[in-house]
Amino acid sequence: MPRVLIGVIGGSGLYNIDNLTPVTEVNPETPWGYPSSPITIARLPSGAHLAFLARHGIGHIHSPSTLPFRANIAALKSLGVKAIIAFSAVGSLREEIKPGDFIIPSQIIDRTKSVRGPTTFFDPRQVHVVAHAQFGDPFSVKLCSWLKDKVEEALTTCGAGVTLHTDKTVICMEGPQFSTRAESKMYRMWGGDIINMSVLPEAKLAREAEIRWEMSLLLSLNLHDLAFSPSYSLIATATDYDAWREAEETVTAAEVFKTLKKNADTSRAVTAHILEELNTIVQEGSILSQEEGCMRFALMCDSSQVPEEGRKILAYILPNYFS
Ligand SMILES: CSC[C@H]1O[C@H](OP(=O)(O)O)[C@H](O)[C@@H]1O
Ligand SMILES: Nc1ncnc2[nH]cnc12
Repeated sequence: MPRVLIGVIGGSGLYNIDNLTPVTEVNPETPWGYPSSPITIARLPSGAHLAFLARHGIGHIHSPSTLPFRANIAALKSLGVKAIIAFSAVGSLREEIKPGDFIIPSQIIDRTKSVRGPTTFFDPRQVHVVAHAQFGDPFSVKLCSWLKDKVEEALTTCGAGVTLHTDKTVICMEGPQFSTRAESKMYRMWGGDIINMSVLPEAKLAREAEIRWEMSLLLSLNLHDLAFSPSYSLIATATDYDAWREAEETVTAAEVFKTLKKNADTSRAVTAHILEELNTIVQEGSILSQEEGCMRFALMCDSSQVPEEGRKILAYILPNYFS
């Protein structure tokens, strides 16, 4: 198995990265079951490898409310992935964010409705560990900041007419139905800029699993003072204007499909453009190295008190604390 540092999660429309060279497929069974689909290990021109996972499975078989989110993140972590770039098709809640545009959000508002099953690796019914992960900055601040320039550069090269928007807020709603006009307008008043159904609990689980840069600063530092930002970032691609525009029809799946293919083609080109360099900096762990152990201070209980069964399960994603 080649060394894999970068994971790419493809959203609606992005079910493969066939512009890169596939090397093998893996389908790890995790303590939370199997991922949405087998994971493709692909080779970049430099020889570096990445892992690609289709969030909804091949053929879009998983709905956003029943995705195996925990298995997806755990499977990527088990392959050695330290940074995840997740793609998502989103509705736009702002006039200036046009279908076809790319967005790197920095905040999330959770409108999922607790119907998704456990949204944590610390499910009290499975492991007897209480943990409260820091989530004020739900995406990796450093990774997003690096991505801004790189995605912009990639879009100039390959995405004629596509604008990149940054520092936006994504509303994550419960599907499978789209929003009403009243909800869509309310999300705008709340400060929402884009809307999807699948960034949560994915982003929360990536945080709990400490998907993060190679670490160089260790325990000699005062970890409490450091700003933790594990490395999960979303590249959202707009497909529609949701339901807030008075004079327009509200969003339909057919409208979303119209832009999906073009957005997926551009996403593949962006991936190919940015991942070579991303792999290098993650490997070096130099300029962007971050502080180790964001979950260390999230754990409320003494890990030595955790029953053997729970330790075994959590060691799958957090071997530093539980093996
Ligand atoms: C196909 S429209 C709704 C669907 O599209 C988005 O999926 P993804 O985030 O995986 O690209 C949205 O979140 C919904 O799941
Ligand atoms: N309008 C919308 N609402 C929720 N998820 C979406 N994904 C794409 N468009 C969407």
